[in-house]
Amino acid sequence: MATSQIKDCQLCFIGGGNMGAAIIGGLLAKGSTSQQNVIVSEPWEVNRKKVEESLGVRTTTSNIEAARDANVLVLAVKPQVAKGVCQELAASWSDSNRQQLPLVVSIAGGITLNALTQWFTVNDGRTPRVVRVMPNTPALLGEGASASFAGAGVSEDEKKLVTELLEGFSKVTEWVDREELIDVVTGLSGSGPAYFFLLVEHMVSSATALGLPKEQAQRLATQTCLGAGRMLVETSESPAQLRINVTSPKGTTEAALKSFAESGLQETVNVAIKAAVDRAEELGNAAFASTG
Ligand SMILES: NC(=O)c1ccc[n+]([C@@H]2O[C@H](COP(=O)([O-])OP(=O)(O)OC[C@H]3O[C@@H](n4cnc5c(N)ncnc54)[C@H](O)[C@@H]3O)[C@@H](O)[C@H]2O)c1
Ligand code: PRO
Repeated sequence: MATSQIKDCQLCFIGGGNMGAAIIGGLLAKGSTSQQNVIVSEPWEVNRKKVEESLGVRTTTSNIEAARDANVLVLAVKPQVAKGVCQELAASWSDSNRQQLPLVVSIAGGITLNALTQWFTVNDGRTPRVVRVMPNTPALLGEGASASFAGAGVSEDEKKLVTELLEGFSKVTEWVDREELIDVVTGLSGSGPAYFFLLVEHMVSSATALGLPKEQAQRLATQTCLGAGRMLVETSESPAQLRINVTSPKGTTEAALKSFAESGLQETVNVAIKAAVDRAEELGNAAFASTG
């Protein structure tokens, strides 16, 4: 591909919802790209206005128009609509005899490279190079965690370009060596922020039920999680050691941890993450089999 740095690329986002907007917000905040270099295709007026007003980037309702000059196309739609979007773009590339197809970065949960490659095939047989990426919503703050798997034909330079894109909104960027592992990453860090928020919700409601005012409980729980998260990042201790450091023998934490273990917390987490991984696969299979 002609451009070698993200700041020189025309970036097109197909879908300006939660994740698309979070990625653009992170990239702009870090200065990895500029507003003029981003265009978002978003059919829903509410989200289109939000993207225009909060991020100041160009928007359109036409996927074809958004993709026209793109070097990098980020597919940020729900898995259920991905097929139609890819086929619409491939048909437009067939009609226009576009020479250089964009590098596609798909964040669509569960949608396989095999499906994307088929849907994106242009009538002369060409297909764009595709990288599957699983980011997460802390991207908005430049605190994302993303993992990628590159499809056939993606060059080392293109992988570097994708890494640079991801570093614009992620603190952790990993490449996995088997495509199925993207679904595992989806169950871990893609969906992970929601597990964390749920835990905070439960901690707050427990403390509230025991008499602490909700706002106080919320402030205390939030800072506890932020502080604990920073300890994970900033100390060289393992999560297990950090847990042990909090746990006085025969103390309060030990009582709570014993209760978690007796309730089967590890098994609960195993089952939940497996449910997310299985669902990613199901979404991919359903989208591939769909006629739409
Ligand atoms: N939200 C997350 O935490 C997260 C994390 C990682 C990956 N993902 C993946 O990102 C993708 C988007 O998720 P989201 O949470 O941003 O969903 P979302 O519903 O917030 O955003 C999707 C956007 O696509 C738009 N859209 C619908 N049809 C379209 C079309 N034909 N052309 C262009 N745009 C269209 C919708 O109006 C919506 O604004 C999904 O595939 C999801 O699996 C999401
Ligand atoms: N959000 C998407 C979902 O719930 C994928 C990871 C996070 O399907």
